[in-house]
Amino acid sequence: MTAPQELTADPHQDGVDAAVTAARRVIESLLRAGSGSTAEMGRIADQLNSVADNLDEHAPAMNQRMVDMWAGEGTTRHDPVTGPENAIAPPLQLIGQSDGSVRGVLTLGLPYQGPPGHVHGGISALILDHTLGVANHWAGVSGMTAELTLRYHRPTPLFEPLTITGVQTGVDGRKIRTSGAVTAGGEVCVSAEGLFIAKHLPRPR
Ligand SMILES: CCCCCCCCCCCCCC(=O)SCCNC(=O)CCNC(=O)[C@H](O)C(C)(C)COP(=O)(O)OP(=O)(O)OC[C@H]1O[C@@H](n2cnc3c(N)ncnc32)[C@H](O)[C@@H]1OP(=O)(O)O
Repeated sequence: MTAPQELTADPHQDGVDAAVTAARRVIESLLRAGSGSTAEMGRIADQLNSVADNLDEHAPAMNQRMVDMWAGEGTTRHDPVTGPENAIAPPLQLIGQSDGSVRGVLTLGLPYQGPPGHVHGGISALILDHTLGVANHWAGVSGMTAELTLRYHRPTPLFEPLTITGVQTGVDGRKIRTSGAVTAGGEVCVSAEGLFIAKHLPRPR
C-alpha cells in the first residue's frame, strides 16, 4: 500500500511565495473595502502600479519564464488552483491517499463569491477539473480534460472548510474516467465526472 503523499507544491514562507501571499491578501482586502471605503484608493492604485512596474522591470523574458515554470517534475508552482506562485490560486494543497484518491481541505473567501455568501460555480469547476487531473497523476495515467460534467447539489458556502476529493475510476485505451466532489460539513455540494484523454502538450523549451 502506498503511503499518503503531498502532491502539490509546498508554499514557502519567503521569496515569491511570501509576495504572492501578500498579493492574495490585497485582492481580498480590496473586495472587503469596496467603493464605500474611506481608504485613499488613488494612492493605493499608484502604490500597486509601482509594485507591478518593479516586478516587470526585473522579470526574465516570457519564453524563459515559461521554460522555468515547466522545469520541475511532479508538481507545478504556477497553476491557478494549487500554485503557491499564483495569486489567484486559493491555494489548494492535495494529498494522495493510500486508497488511490486525492484529498484536500480549503476555505474560500470573498474573491471566489458567486451567489450571496457562496462559491461561484465556475470556481468549483476549476478546482474540480484540476483535482481530477491530479488524481489521474496520482493514479499514474493522466491526460487532458475532454469532458467535465458537474452537478451542483447545494450552494457551496464561503468561509467554511471545504473538502475536495478526486479519484480515477477507470482507464479504457486513451480514455480516462475520473470523479470528484466538493463537500461541506459532510454534505456533497458539487460532484464531478470527467473524461480525460491521454495526451500531453509539449513542455516549453
Ligand atoms: C509538472 C507536472 C505536473 C503534475 C501535476 C499536474 C496536474 C495537472 C492537472 C491539470 C488538470 C487540468 C486539465 C486541463 O485543464 S486540460 C485543458 C482543457 N482541455 C483541453 O484544452 C483539451 C482540448 N481538446 C483536445 O486537445 C483534444 O480534443 C483531446 C486531447 C481531448 C482529444 O484529442 P485527440 O486528438 O488526442 O483524441 P482523438 O480525437 O484521437 O480521440 C481519442 C478518443 O477520445 C474520444 N474523445 C475525444 N474527445 C472527446 C470528447 N470531448 N468527448 C468524448 N470523447 C472524446 C474520441 O471519440 C476517441 O474515442 P475512440 O474513437 O477511440 O473510441
